[in-house]
Amino acid sequence: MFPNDPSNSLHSPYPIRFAQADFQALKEQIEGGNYGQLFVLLDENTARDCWPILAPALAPYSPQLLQIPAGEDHKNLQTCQSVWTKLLQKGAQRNSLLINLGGGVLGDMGGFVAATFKRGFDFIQIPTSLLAQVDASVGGKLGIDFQGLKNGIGLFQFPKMVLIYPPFIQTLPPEEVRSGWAEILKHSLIADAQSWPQLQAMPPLQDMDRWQQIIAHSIQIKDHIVDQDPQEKGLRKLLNFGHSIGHALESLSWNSPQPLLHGEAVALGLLAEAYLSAHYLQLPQKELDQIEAAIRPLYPSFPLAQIPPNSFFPLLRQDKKNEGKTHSFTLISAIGQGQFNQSIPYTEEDRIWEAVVFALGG
Ligand SMILES: NC(=O)c1ccc[n+]([C@@H]2O[C@H](COP(=O)([O-])OP(=O)(O)OC[C@H]3O[C@@H](n4cnc5c(N)ncnc54)[C@H](O)[C@@H]3O)[C@@H](O)[C@H]2O)c1
Ligand SMILES: O=C(O)C(=O)C[C@@H](O)[C@H](O)[C@H](O)COP(=O)(O)O
Ligand SMILES: [Zn+2]
Repeated sequence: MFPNDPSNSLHSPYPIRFAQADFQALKEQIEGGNYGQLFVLLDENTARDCWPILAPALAPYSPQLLQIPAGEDHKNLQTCQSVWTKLLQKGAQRNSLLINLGGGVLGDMGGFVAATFKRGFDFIQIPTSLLAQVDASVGGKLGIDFQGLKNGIGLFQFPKMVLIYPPFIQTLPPEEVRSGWAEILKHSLIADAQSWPQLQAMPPLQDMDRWQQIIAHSIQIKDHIVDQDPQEKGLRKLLNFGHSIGHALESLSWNSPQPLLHGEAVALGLLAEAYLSAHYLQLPQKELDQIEAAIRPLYPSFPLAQIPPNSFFPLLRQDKKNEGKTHSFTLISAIGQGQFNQSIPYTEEDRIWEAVVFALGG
């Protein structure tokens, strides 16, 4: 059974808590921090759907709102510059606090902005998308996209707190729920075979108890891995399953009329890298079939014709896990058993291409 609150069983050096409707835990954190100015970063969607829920709790602290445009195409230096400029104009100092109220784009970028402004001031993640609740807000990876490379510039820095209010996900568009689900599947595939049979269908959004259990469990898997390797020297690379190929597909899709959401690209990456797992690590065919059955009906594909190999491979070679002239993948030898540092030399790129064709159903 999934526990309802991850707090007791987590290892992170900062609190990861579920919020009650009064956001009392947040108020206590703010009051304990002796902060100067309080800033809240939001986008047009979280300003509309989430801020009205949080605002009453923060009213006594007179927060200043900083709004940025929503979406991955704004996860860049230009948006950071606009936030740094506003922080300067509004007199932000080292003892300021930034609350990131949004999905993974906003949290990765807001954390990066806070961690670098005047060499860094405190930030709190309040993740509002499913993807950010189960994955992006946890573990301290911060950054922005750069020159077409996903998260090309960034750093590791933990927030002061992660506060999760699961009902926020009720206003998410269905494709964003599905996007977050891909990272939940990933957590099970790399480290937790037990939960896999329970993840064959997404619960309805009305069933918040069930969602809270799933979110808590998924966070526990990630937290346990990050705790052992916060800077991704080894074990943390497990969390990148599906991302070598997923990130390359995601970046290439930005030039198309239908860009892939991060989780959609990861879902295709999971398929492709499961295919490679069958070839290189003997992932049983039966398990590959199960992975396909869980992913294909749920996620859109992407036209293979828009993934020219001469654009795809240069991007794949930029993957942060690579060393020397080999691709370094995270693969799985069985459902629940991730294996990192799986080298595939450039000379075997034909096999990788086969995996891409398999994932895109070509
Ligand atoms: N740091 C990490 O460890 C990590 C992990 C996974 C993903 N990521 C990054 O996270 C990003 C994807 O995050 P995402 O899927 O949350 O995307 P996102 O931040 O773009 O949010 C998805 C969309 O939903 C909207 N939204 C968010 N919460 C809402 C709510 N409660 N109600 C209505 N609308 C809401 C947002 O405005 C946005 O339009 C990618 O850039 C990815 O690289 C980071
Ligand atoms: O936390 C991690 O570590 C992850 O790899 C989680 C991923 O889901 C996430 O997309 C992360 O941002 C990818 O990081 P990157 O280093 O490959 O850019
Ligand atoms: Zn991801």
